[in-house]
Amino acid sequence: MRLLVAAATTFELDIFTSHLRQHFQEINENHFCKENLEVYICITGIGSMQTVFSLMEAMTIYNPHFCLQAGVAGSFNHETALGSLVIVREEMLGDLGVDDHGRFRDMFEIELMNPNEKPYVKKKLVNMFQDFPMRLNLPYVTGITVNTVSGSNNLIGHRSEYFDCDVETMEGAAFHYVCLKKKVPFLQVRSISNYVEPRDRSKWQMKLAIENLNEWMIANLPES
Ligand SMILES: O=C(O)c1cccc(C(=O)CC[C@H]2O[C@@H](n3cnc4c(=O)[nH]cnc43)[C@H](O)[C@@H]2O)c1
Repeated sequence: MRLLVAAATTFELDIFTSHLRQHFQEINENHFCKENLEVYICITGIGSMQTVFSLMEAMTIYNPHFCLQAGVAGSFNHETALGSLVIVREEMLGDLGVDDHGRFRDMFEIELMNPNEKPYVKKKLVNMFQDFPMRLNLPYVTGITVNTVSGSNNLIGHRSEYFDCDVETMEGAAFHYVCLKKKVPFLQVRSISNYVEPRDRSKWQMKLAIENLNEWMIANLPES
């Protein structure tokens, strides 16, 4: 199996990459091999634009059977523990729209996009693949992807209500879009590093989130 692992930053995959270096044959710094399993690391950069470009390039070179996006995320729900992991099953673009006299309206609401035009289903980019090579032992959530992280109570309340979403990232929808368009099975796994709240980095649990994410990835690597 050819597995493509995408993350926004190298930092998010450090432990996993060290594991590959120790236990796999290193073909080059982004390509590891063990028996019938080939793992390719794709560091996309932060944000949708860079994610689409990097993924398209990596997919063209490696032609993966399966893509995993791994990273950290903010949670709207304060009952979700920091450092816990989720599978983002559905994605929406959280800031693609118009500001209509102070009211955000997305492209579907103003009828510039069709909510069911492939790969969208009822406005969402939904992961509907069934045969995953990894155990899906995590809760499923709905994500929004933004260019500007939500950082004021008004915007947080508005986005959470408008999209009825659980988590926020800066790349998830781009990943879903590319994989759906290319018809490559995929999974987006996120570890909650922070709550979506007015910015206060001292409350973040980035180290814990990354450790838990990498531990899960190592434990759930496909056999072949
Ligand atoms: O310094 C900040 O205010 C700040 C805000 C959000 C994210 C960062 C990062 O350094 C990580 C960027 C990375 O993490 C994902 N992420 C994590 N939490 C959130 C969030 O609350 N909203 C959106 N994205 C988040 C994101 O996918 C980026 O790849 C710093």
